[in-house]
Amino acid sequence: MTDILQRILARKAEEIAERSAALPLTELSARIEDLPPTRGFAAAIEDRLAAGLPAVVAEVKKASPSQGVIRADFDPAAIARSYAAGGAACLSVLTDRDFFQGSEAYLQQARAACALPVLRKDFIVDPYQVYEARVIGADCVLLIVAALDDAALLELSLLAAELDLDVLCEVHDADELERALALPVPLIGVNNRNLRTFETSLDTSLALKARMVDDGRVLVAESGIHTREDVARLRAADIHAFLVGEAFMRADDPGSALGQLFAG
Ligand SMILES: O=P(O)(O)OC[C@@H](O)[C@@H](O)c1c[nH]c2ccccc12
Repeated sequence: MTDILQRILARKAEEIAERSAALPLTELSARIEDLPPTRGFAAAIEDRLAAGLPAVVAEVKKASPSQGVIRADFDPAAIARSYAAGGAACLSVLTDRDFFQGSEAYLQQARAACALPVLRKDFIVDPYQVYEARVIGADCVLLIVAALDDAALLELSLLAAELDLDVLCEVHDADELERALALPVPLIGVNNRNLRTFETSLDTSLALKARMVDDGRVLVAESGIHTREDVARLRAADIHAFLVGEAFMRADDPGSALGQLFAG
């Protein structure tokens, strides 16, 4: 049986072919020369942590394959302003169209509405998408270890660095963590949700944190964080960086929900 991750990756390959037919890589990459510097995604997280504060990456997500539409009243600029006021360190914006109803335009609208650095949340498998991320204004890209072999992970990490983009490298188990730690990337995202089954457990972050104690990299706990008890469990394991989407997207005011979830 083909799982959802395989279906997404098959569609990504088609999407990249379509896009590079419409705008060849040489033309896309030429647009990078005139761009201003990025906003420093990893630095924003590290600054919060150094100040003893939680570092919250607040996600702008309209829909997901497991939930369908999460937020009907979806205004990326308003959500971004609310997140900035609520104390987010960074934003994450879904740009995948076919499975998450995201778009590059949403990333641009969110970023223009605030001063926070922004992660392009998508399934990146090709250099074309890294150039594209830089051109649309992203400050960081997601690289999902389960979607890439080691050579591709290294190639895309180095390209991101060359383009002044940070990398959040996403893992879900101990083998993937080991592969991620071999890369020159500052941020390790532990996805508590299994991308193949959608099963979600904070135990994933707790187990992998225990394997990272002697490593200088920052663990960002991703997915399935809904309550103050969830946050307390992660904090008790010395995890202080978090990526949260649904819990904020279902709240009337996403920024106040952020403030409440991380108060104290
Ligand atoms: O909405 P949640 O459960 O708070 O999760 C946010 C984020 O972690 C999730 O959207 C995510 C994590 N890794 C991904 C990879 C692709 C798409 C989406 C994701």
